[in-house]
Amino acid sequence: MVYDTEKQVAIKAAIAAAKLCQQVRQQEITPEAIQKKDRSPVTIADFGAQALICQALAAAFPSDPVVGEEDAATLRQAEMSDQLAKVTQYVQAIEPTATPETVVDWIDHGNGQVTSRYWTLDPIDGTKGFLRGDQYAVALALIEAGDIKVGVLACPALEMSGQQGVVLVAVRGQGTELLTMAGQPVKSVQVASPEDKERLRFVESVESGHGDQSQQSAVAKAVGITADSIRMDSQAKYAAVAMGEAGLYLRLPSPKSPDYREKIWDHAAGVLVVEEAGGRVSDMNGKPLNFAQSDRMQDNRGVVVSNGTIHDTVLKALAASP
Ligand SMILES: Nc1ncnc2c1ncn2[C@@H]1O[C@H](COP(=O)(O)O)[C@@H](O)[C@H]1OP(=O)(O)O
Ligand SMILES: [Mg+2]
Ligand SMILES: [Mg+2]
Ligand SMILES: [Mg+2]
Repeated sequence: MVYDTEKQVAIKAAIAAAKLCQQVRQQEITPEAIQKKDRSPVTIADFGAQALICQALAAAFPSDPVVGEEDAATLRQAEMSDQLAKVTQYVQAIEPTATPETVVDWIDHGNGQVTSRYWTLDPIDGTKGFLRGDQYAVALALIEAGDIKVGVLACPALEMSGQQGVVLVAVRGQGTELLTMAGQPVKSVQVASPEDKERLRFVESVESGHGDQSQQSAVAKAVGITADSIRMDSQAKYAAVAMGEAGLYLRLPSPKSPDYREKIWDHAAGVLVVEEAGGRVSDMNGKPLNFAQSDRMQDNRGVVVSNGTIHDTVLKALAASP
């Protein structure tokens, strides 16, 4: 099968990173939130997860750039040596060759640029959810010529379809598969059918500043979804749509940050997992999300994720909404 090596390497790396995140959540009473320049939080688990995945990708595909969310500039500072030692300890539990020096180099392997073939990585998507004890995801995708070819979304805290921890894997043209946290295949997954009214619920962020909750609920109502939204952190929302547990995920630009542009690593894995499960993803104007340009999707506004059948109705409702 095409992309089989990429798929296997990505699954193994994402699961290893997800396990590191689980270990940090179990062993640290409250994982310390380190503040980044943009004032968003990062933790030793984000750094450890990025180190593990970048190490695996560099070993298997040395010429592929990785466009990851994190970098090691802060961790390289002398006053951060305790945190770096902790990151190294968690990484060593999975990758015994790790030292503080290799760990920062592995993390910075994720400073690559968007090119004709690259990986994009969010080592923890939903760090705020991770810190709160809620949902988070490890999200990894391979993009070629702007097209997402492989996507792995590991959601260690998600309980769905009888699984404690959900790993979804998609390869373009090959469908979306559900795996256990141990990497065992369970089944292929499909989005909800339009007749399945009970499952046509909608999902949105927990963080009110990451969307426009009043417009989101107005649009959901306009397309006949009357139940309250399910609020969930991270790309676990894409997993809910791909598995048919929700029919719609709306992420409309927040009035508090109208100039925010979505980042590729916050969507790439989720998009493929939903599309290969039969769903559809676009921005709020119906344009496809652009993964060919840079780490930010400059020309896209908002994100609409659906089971496919309701997509055009949602876009019409959006075009008509003030
Ligand atoms: N104003 C914003 N609008 C939309 N998404 C945002 C905004 N600010 C941060 N984010 C991103 O939302 C993601 C989490 O989304 P969710 O609420 O669905 O869990 C994070 O990756 C976060 O990026 P960052 O990590 O750079 O802060
Ligand atoms: Mg993210
Ligand atoms: Mg992140
Ligand atoms: Mg972040």
